[in-house]
Amino acid sequence: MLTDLMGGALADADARRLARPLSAVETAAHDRAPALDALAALAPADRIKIIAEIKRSSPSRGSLAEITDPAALAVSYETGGASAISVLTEGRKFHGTLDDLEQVRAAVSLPVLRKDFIGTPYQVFEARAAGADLVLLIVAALNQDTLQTLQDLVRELGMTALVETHSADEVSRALDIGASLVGVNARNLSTFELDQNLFGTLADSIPSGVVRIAESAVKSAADVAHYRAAGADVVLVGEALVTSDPIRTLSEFLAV
Ligand SMILES: O=C(O)c1ccccc1NCC(=O)[C@H](O)[C@H](O)COP(=O)(O)O
Repeated sequence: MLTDLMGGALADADARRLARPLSAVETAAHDRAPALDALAALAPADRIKIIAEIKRSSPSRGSLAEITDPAALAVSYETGGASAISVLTEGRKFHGTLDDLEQVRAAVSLPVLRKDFIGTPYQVFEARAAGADLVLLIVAALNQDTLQTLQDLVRELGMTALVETHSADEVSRALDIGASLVGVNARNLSTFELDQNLFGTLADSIPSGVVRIAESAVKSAADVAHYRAAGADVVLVGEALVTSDPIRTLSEFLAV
């Protein structure tokens, strides 16, 4: 359930804060080289773009791939033509860490997304301190005031928020906070059900000028073509890449 995932992520962030207080993380965030321009990297183009995800495990699918060297996988993604890298940093169910993100940041020159259950400024500062250029904000998990506060902080730190939605109301809430990247996740994060047609039903409500990202349930080039035909500028892909030869799979997906 999304509430459990968010609760666990917030508890883990609180535990980290005991060892590394907010002031130290803020300083580290401000000391980082400026964030890369993710908006430019993901801007609409005459071809589909891909955010390639580092994903070891998931609540819906269990263990997917060992991934002992996330940096090497990220380099494969960059070689294969990905436009950005998503790193799942949640530990309990996805078995990711912020250290994974730091390793990826050091290995590639693409924008890097911190994909996690983010609900506090501390986690946003942590993301920047680890070198993230993008931060995931899940509309379903946040009230509107918190969503706006986190979006403002992400911007102040020079990063870009990928604002994730799963309904027309959530798209509207994402646009209300000025999101420039709106994701539609085919996966219901509470039931884990997948609806590949959801993106198509919501895409028209995302205005041009806002990057449209279709997330989850991409297993084949035909799935990429399906999302592209429905108006996706970008697809975010996890499982299909970590369970295959990523360079070959990216090449097939990018040929759409
Ligand atoms: O993947 C899950 O099971 C999951 C469950 C609950 C919350 C989030 C979850 N995944 C995060 C993602 O949104 C996906 O990792 C991402 O969109 C890639 O999906 P896929 O290509 O289907 O692995």
